[in-house]
Amino acid sequence: MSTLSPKTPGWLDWYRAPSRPRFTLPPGTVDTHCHVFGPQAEFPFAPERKYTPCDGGKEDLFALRDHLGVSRNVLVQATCHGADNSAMVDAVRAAGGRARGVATVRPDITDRELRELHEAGVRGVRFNFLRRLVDTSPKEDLATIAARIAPLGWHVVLYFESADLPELADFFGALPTPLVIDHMGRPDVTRPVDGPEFTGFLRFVAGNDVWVKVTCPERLTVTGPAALDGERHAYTDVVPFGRRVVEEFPDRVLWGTDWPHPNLKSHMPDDGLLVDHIPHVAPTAEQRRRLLVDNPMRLYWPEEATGPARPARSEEREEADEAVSSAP
Ligand SMILES: O=C(O)c1cc(C(=O)O)oc(=O)c1
Repeated sequence: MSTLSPKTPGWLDWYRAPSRPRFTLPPGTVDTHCHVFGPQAEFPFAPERKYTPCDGGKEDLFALRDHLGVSRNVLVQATCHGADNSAMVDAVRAAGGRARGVATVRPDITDRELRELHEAGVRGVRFNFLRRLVDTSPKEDLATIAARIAPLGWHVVLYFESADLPELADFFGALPTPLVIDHMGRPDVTRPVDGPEFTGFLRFVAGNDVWVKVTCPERLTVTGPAALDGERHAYTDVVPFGRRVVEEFPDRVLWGTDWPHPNLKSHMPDDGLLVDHIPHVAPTAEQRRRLLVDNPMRLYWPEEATGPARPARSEEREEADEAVSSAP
């Protein structure tokens, strides 16, 4: 019997008794960013991982989904499982059509393995550029992977630090698939929302085939307050960034919980209060319908999507460019 690895010191477990959200999610809401961790005894973590989490298996995820009033999930491969997608795929299969997956693959993956992932419900791959999470991200390998998955109609999910976007933007822009950016590109929320850094990010989104996850205020916040102890106006320092993205790209934004919240050491949010954060970044019912239902359905379940068709790229780009250039 193999011995289980202990958690990384300082690791905070996910919140065991989330409050019931006061904000009622619209029917059909998709949580487009969540993970499963193990359970380790069944799905060992990857030897090359940078952290060892607590367990956060599919039953716990499905219980949270039902508690919050979420309809579907998109399970994003967590780095602690490396390129072994078996825990994620097992959870997607167990969800019986109510989940999709985003995998991590190596360039030598076979066509057959890709087809199996597709059949299981995988619709994208994740490229990770955070040095605290992965050793290397060789661009040649990533370009090879992107070329392999493009014919399947998949997209590439990108996780990077905002400071690295200028160096990475040309590479991203040349990828042959739609792109989905994790956690709003990790803005430094102590800088102005109208400053050069976030404006550069918005321009990148405007000029490319990009979707943005308006996720992880708990990770981006500096001054809070945290989504704990009944706080329904949490993370006010992150709100202007989320709101800006929702306003400028209403049909290209996605929401998610990020459960079980890897690598949080300052505090662990109450997931019910994270749901109550949504109306602060998407104040109108129309914005929320797109963010929570129409957009994720178009990206992950296009065969079922009923929302309004997406405008032609050129039309949308012009509108977005105008919006960004007219920013104060
Ligand atoms: O910021 C993080 O630490 C983090 C890590 C992972 C992962 O390890 O996959 O995923 C995320 O979405 C965020």
